[in-house]
Amino acid sequence: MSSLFINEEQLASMVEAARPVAAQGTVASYIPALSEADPNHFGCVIYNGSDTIKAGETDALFTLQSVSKILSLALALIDQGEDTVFSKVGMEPTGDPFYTVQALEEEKPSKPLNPMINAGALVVTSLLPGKTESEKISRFLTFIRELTGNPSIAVCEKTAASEKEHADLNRALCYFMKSHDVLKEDVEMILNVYIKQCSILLNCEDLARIGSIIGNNGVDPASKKSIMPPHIAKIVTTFMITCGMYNESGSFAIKAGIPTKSGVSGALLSGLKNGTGIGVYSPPLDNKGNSAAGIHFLESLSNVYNLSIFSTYQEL
Ligand SMILES: NC(=O)CC[C@H](N)C(=O)O
Repeated sequence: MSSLFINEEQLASMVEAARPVAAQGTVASYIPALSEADPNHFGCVIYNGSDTIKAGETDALFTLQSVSKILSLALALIDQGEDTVFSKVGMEPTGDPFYTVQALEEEKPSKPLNPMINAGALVVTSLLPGKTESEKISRFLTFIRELTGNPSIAVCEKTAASEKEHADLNRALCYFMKSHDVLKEDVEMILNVYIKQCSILLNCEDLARIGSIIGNNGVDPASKKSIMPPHIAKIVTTFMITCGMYNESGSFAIKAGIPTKSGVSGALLSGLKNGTGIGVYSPPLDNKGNSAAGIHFLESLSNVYNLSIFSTYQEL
């Protein structure tokens, strides 16, 4: 018998119930390669180290996009420590969209509000281990391969090239921060690493595996190997709750209460505190840039199976 809170048949019916909500969303097109995603794809994998259940189009591959922000944060914290990382990026949520420029001007001295908005994530990328672009991205890829247990994880060069051609806003954020000494490195180098970290290709099972480690205090529930220290898993989980869904994080915390990070590809990575990871993929996005059907699905799942970390009567 499965040790998960839900079986495959129940999961399939929840996926089918959420599927029509995708029609309310729009596939991202500001990075042209993302617009090639099939809007009808909806996949979900749930994994806890011993059992895996799947529903929908779980073979679909997609890019990490902003889901990478929690993972670059974890690696930067492992490499540089909390004091260095949080001297350059704040811990406060924002009601502004992820691409906001305005907040950088308001903070004195200038410092991005948190590592989940693009400005903050770009600073975190500059703190990744390695000096050159190839060192940084290869250290990051090694980390993702460890987290997923999937040695074939790689960058989708086509998506990276497509984002590179439309990266002027992120470039502007970098130059603004460079002029305020928040960012010291070469802007094009940091931008290239950031774009490549966002363009890492994976599937729902990979997301669920990462979620299980984050939810299990940084320990791989299958191998029992520690991949990130518990205090870093805790920081990452906290940011997933407070900032993981951009300026929709508050309502998602109330409605689902599941630590989750989204990306504009339509990816959602969740980690439950008992070491269960959930990977969801559905490309059409709502007006905040989160997967429309994915959000609906996680909210329903949380309500039916009582998964909110804020619930006072949690029984998993
Ligand atoms: N919210 C996202 O997923 C944004 C990621 C994307 N690569 C960007 O910087 O615009």
